[in-house]
Amino acid sequence: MKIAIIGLGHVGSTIAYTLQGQKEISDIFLYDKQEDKLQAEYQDLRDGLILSEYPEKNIVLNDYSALGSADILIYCPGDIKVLEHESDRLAELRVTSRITREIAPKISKSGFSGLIISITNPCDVIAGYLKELLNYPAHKIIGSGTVLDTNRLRNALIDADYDASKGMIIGEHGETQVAVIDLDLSKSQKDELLSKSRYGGWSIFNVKKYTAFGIAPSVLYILKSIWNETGQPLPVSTYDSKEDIFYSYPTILSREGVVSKVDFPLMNDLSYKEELKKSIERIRENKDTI
Ligand SMILES: NC(=O)c1ccc[n+]([C@@H]2O[C@H](COP(=O)([O-])OP(=O)(O)OC[C@H]3O[C@@H](n4cnc5c(N)ncnc54)[C@H](O)[C@@H]3O)[C@@H](O)[C@H]2O)c1
Repeated sequence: MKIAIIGLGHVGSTIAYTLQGQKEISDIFLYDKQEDKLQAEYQDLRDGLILSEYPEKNIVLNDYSALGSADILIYCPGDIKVLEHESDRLAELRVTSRITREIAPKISKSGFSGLIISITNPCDVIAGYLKELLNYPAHKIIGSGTVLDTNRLRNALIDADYDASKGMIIGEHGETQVAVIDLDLSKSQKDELLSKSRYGGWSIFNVKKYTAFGIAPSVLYILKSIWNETGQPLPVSTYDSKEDIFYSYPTILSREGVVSKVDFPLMNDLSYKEELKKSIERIRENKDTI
């Protein structure tokens, strides 16, 4: 499998570190506008790769002509420092939408036609913006969405001595995310669990000024689901043609991309339906600011 990563910041470099030892990966194409940083990350990666069970990897730096042959592009450029001054996701959108306008023509020109796993925030909006700018088939774009938020919810469930498998986050990777919890809990108990996933990222960010260790294995998890075609539904952000928007919902993936969104009985609950609708509207409002 040939993997490309655009944006070798905290997230991209941690993803490269997480993926480089994988047996199935033969080639890794890395891209960043900061040449010296890219070179340094490459050297640091190689210094560990030599001890891996599968050290023979073809690693290519900043060569967009190589991108055309990649199977999967992991999209994570940005400028996380923006959030040190403004905690508003729209401030980040102003920067990441500009970066995406810069990078999209390079992706198009490379002839890349594989799957895109999009991470850059606001995740749902940027996944949709990539579709638009690249004029790309929607089923080939997968936002990492609420996989990470679901991990956070599941940790909260474990901490409260509940069954972790009973919860999932859907909707926006952001403030309006919806916690679907299949346990007999009161609204305030559910809200407390939801707040752990909704604000979990911020509590890490406020101290570290970035997050990376949660998203990198989440990307590996998505990648494995694609490559091994596990058929297990993951809460990734994918396109809904009726809504004309990307948002997270349990989705089955394959090497061709999105196979189908999967309905589940709890979604018949009107309150979840209503919350999801609000979440979709928020993504749309954010999208409309571009
Ligand atoms: N979806 C999620 O669950 C999730 C989790 C964590 C972080 N994120 C997001 O991921 C993004 C990256 O976060 P980070 O901490 O790595 O940021 P960062 O600022 O550390 O790194 C971003 C990198 O992108 C590079 N870059 C910027 N413009 C570029 C361009 N035109 N071409 C190539 N490279 C370019 C920068 O040089 C930098 O190295 C942010 O939007 C962040 O909010 C998403």
